[in-house]
Amino acid sequence: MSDPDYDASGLDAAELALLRQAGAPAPGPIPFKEGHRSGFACFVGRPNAGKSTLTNAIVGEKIAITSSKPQTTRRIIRGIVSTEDAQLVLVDTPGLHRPRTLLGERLNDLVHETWGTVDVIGVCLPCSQRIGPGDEYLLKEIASLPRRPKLVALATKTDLVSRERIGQHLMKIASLEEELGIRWEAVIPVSALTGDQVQIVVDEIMAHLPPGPPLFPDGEVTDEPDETRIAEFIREAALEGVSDELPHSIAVVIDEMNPRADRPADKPMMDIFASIVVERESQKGILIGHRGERLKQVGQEARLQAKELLGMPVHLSLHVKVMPDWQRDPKYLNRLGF
Ligand SMILES: Nc1nc2c(ncn2[C@@H]2O[C@H](COP(=O)(O)OP(=O)(O)OP(=O)(O)O)[C@@H](O)[C@H]2O)c(=O)[nH]1
Repeated sequence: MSDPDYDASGLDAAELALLRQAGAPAPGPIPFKEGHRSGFACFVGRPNAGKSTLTNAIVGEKIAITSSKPQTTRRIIRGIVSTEDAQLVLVDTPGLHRPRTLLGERLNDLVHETWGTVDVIGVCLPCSQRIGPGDEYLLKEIASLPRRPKLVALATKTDLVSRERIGQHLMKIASLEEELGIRWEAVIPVSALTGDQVQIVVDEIMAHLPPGPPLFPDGEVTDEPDETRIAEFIREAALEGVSDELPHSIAVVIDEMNPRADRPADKPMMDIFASIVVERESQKGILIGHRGERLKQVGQEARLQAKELLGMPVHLSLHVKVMPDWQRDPKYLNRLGF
């Protein structure tokens, strides 16, 4: 079936599907320079490899959750980098892991779906850890994709190790080409924390995007709705300093978000009502804390970030709900947007 909005765009069906899903406007009307490139990229790597931090360093705004605990990146979050010559749309995927719940299975499907529709995959291999079976598993999965994107190897967290160690790591990465039958377009050492080589990563990825017009209007940093980002601020604040088994059990839903009525036009205020969803009563107790102190702290942190994002004062009301087994129940997963 033809879609007149997207005719003449030169994009293939998978790219168009991703664009539609992202709610992008028709690519045609945006003016662009001859030789302009555009497309999608994502970062993959073992848990804690530094994917979210690199995404943030590139996009320059806090859009993905970063945390010292593995596997907190669950949603696909996009950041957009536009220059005169190219537009890069970054898609953030959750980590690939052995599925133990329905949520795990859906996330893995999502990962494969995303990998198959991007133009470039940045494979994050932290210098501070040896390349192991987990990394090789991931690369074999990529190598087996029917439509294989271009691959750029990123030796992340260079600030943590010596130059000598970086050298060894780069040699090992290069040797994976032959070992696994893959091809690197480039191998780049980078530190998202200090910003060292981040621009090189952007330039290199952009160089491998296909020719095409900008996919999003200029100046747009992320198309993630404010509600989703605020839910992520809350989730991140709630995850601060909690025990290791909790991250997978927390989800955040924005129940209501409305500008407060009766405020003067020059002094707006946003009322936000949100639920933090956990699986067990015991987890609810941990989150709320002694006399509600912990939840209050979570609320304060998230409120400040929401205020900065929205540019107006925010009243944030948080509730903790217990939904047993929400990760296994399709009804809950649908409600939570997975
Ligand atoms: N020193 C240093 N630490 C980094 C760097 N990049 C990321 N980190 C830290 O490594 C940890 C994991 O980073 P994330 O960006 O959350 O990693 P991720 O790959 O997105 O992790 P998952 O969501 O678990 O898949 C965090 O504590 C970061 O602060 C870096 O360049 N240098």
